[in-house]
Amino acid sequence: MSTETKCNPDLVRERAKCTFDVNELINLFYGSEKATKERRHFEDAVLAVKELKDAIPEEYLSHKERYENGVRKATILRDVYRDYKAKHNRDPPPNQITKAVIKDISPFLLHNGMFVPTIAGQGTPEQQAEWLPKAESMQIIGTYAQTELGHGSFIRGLETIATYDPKTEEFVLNNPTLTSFKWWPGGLGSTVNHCVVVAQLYINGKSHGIHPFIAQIRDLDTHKPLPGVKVGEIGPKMGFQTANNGFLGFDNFRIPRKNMLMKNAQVLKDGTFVKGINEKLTYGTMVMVRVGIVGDCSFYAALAATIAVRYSAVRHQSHIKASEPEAQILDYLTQQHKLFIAVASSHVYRNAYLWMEKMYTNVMKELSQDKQDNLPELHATACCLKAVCSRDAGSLVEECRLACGGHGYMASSNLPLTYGVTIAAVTYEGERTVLLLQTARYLMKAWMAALKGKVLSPSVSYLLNSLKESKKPWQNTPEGIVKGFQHVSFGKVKAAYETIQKYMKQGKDYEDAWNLASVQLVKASEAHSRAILCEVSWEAVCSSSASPNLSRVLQQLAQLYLTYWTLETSGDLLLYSNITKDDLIILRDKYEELLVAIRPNAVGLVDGFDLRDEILNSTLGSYDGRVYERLMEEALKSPLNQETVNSSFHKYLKPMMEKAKL
Ligand SMILES: CC/C=C\C/C=C\C/C=C\C/C=C\C=C\C(=O)SCCNC(=O)CCNC(=O)[C@H](O)C(C)(C)COP(=O)(O)OP(=O)(O)OC[C@H]1O[C@@H](n2cnc3c(N)ncnc32)[C@H](O)[C@@H]1OP(=O)(O)O
Ligand SMILES: Cc1cc2nc3c(=O)[nH]c(=O)nc-3n(C[C@H](O)[C@H](O)[C@H](O)COP(=O)(O)OP(=O)(O)OC[C@H]3O[C@@H](n4cnc5c(N)ncnc54)[C@H](O)[C@@H]3O)c2cc1C
Repeated sequence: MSTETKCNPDLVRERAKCTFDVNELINLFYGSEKATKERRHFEDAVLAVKELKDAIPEEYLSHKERYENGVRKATILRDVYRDYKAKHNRDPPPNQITKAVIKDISPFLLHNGMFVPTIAGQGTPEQQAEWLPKAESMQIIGTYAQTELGHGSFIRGLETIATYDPKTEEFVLNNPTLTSFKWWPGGLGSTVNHCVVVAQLYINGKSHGIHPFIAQIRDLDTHKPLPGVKVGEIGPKMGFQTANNGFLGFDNFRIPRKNMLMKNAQVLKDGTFVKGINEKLTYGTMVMVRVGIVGDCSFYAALAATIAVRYSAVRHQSHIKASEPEAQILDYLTQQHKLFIAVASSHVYRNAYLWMEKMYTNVMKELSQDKQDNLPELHATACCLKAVCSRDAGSLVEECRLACGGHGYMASSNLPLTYGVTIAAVTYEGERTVLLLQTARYLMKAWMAALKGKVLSPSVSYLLNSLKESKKPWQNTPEGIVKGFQHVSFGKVKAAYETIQKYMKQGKDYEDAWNLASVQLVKASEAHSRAILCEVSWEAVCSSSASPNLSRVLQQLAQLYLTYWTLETSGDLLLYSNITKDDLIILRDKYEELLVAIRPNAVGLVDGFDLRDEILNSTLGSYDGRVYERLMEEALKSPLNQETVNSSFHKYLKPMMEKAKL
């Protein structure tokens, strides 16, 4: 029997309506037909491992059991990766199959995502040779321990101390206060035996700023914390339950001199400090991960959209016309308004990620040739895109959850967990406001340079154009809208700058003036991000190699994104661009037309994300649309349904009822 025959008939009909080739979309989204094949092949290999299947849903496990199950599966998954590499002589292709296995967050995320990259990015060739083979083969397991109880954003304020002792050629690590304890690092709780510790370096009583050190914190055989190490887990959170976030404090804990990662700055044997060419290079891993998070946002938006769109095609409720049968909820324009922006945004983030990845690769290449000119632009762009995409993606996932009504509140829909995990990215790897203010610093500098008629970096060069084009009439085209967002950014950057100047003229110093203007500065950064997202995604769609049928639909999605945000931020556009009320009315109508045009392809579009049922892990979103059957099947797995009468009846309910009779 084919998959189609087992499918819910609504989904079969939806798929028949699709006007483009879904496989073409899949191949375009993931890069090529070959990439799709390789990814699917690897996913098959992972899913074929029986031990990776859970006996019961994770929600029924205790906090401890959930973690232990997570570690168990992470180690098996690691073997599959190793075997693939041994067989194919290369790493597995990019994939999201970890989601199908771990469901929440792997206790190895920080090992792979930050520990290994920090050694690779911050270590000298000798240090890389010492630790990378052990870390990559999992002989040692590590994390990235930067944040403390007292400080996360302001990393110059970290209190963990590494004092150099030239007599023994060691660093002595100490956490002198409660607030200096490391707090949050993933895997630290009970998983890792090593970590990169970010600490304040002191030599002969003099501070030399923060630097990364490698510390072994647990015995490799017994896994017991080494003497001088206090380590544990921080407890349940909104999500990340299996990430095993932990705390850590050192008491006169000694590590050899060679354990300071010294690619940038060095401490010589006699205690001489050799400054790096740019102390901000120490923050390099965070930049890399911020770029990756933009890609993650695409995935989470796709996952939530797939679940909600398929569910909305299967779910019937009320009537659009009294004379017709109950409508698929996907036919309500309000539902399309809630969901299609998630589909469109996933494509926008994907294109923005690919664009950022190129910028990152170029800057890394330049840095390897000691050229740093483009580092500030990379940092500023990664900060604002990470900040805006993560917040938007969190809101989109929540909107998809709400769009599934009561069933979206079920853990088995996988939307609550997905929200908990997506929204965490607003905070980790740089809190949203803090990162937007970093971009604002860059924008203020760019604005001052623009005023002096200097050449600007590509990502802000529109500020110069906007300066020249402020009188041009609005154009209701995608290109016109992109320009409109650039005008808004231009207007907000200018206004924030002038606000700072105003406060300074009133006698405030720059720092106070900055703080007083900071709401505007954040908004300027958001507008800058939106301008980038609109421009990059529209250009990607226009230059894509898609067939005419697919290209038409991708253009509709990109236009939907542009129009949605035009209408959402119409006040800004009225203030800072030449858009008129009449233009907005035309765009409102255009937006409704786009929803209607996209509607027949909605299921095809989410099928085009090619997320397997195991990755979706949702009663509402499976390919076959057996929503109600799955909801019931999952409910029956509840431990409360494994007995006809629960003991609480005899212990509490019956006595209560009997007392009530007296
Ligand atoms: C490939 C990966 C793919 C997917 C993801 C995979 C894995 C995910 C892994 C993990 C996710 C789960 C867990 C998360 C882990 C973490 O959260 S780790 C901890 C992260 N912590 C932060 O992000 C802290 C945020 N704070 C900062 O980054 C900085 O301190 C700051 C707020 C940016 C700056 O603070 P401060 O006020 O102290 O600034 P200064 O030190 O004075 O510096 C300002 C000047 O420096 C420039 N600058 C700052 N940062 C950078 C940088 N990274 N690169 C280049 N330049 C930088 C800044 O522009 C200023 O320049 P100026 O204007 O010219 O003076
Ligand atoms: C799920 C998760 C996983 C994490 N994993 C790790 C990890 O593996 N390793 C690690 O080292 N860390 C990790 N972290 C920590 C994370 O990086 C920090 O929480 C994050 O950088 C924010 O710092 P904070 O908690 O100190 O927030 P705070 O800076 O205290 O933010 C609180 C509020 O203060 C505001 N604020 C702070 N500074 C300013 C400012 N200068 N201007 C204006 N407003 C400001 C913020 O905008 C925010 O509203 C993780 C966090 C989470 C949630």
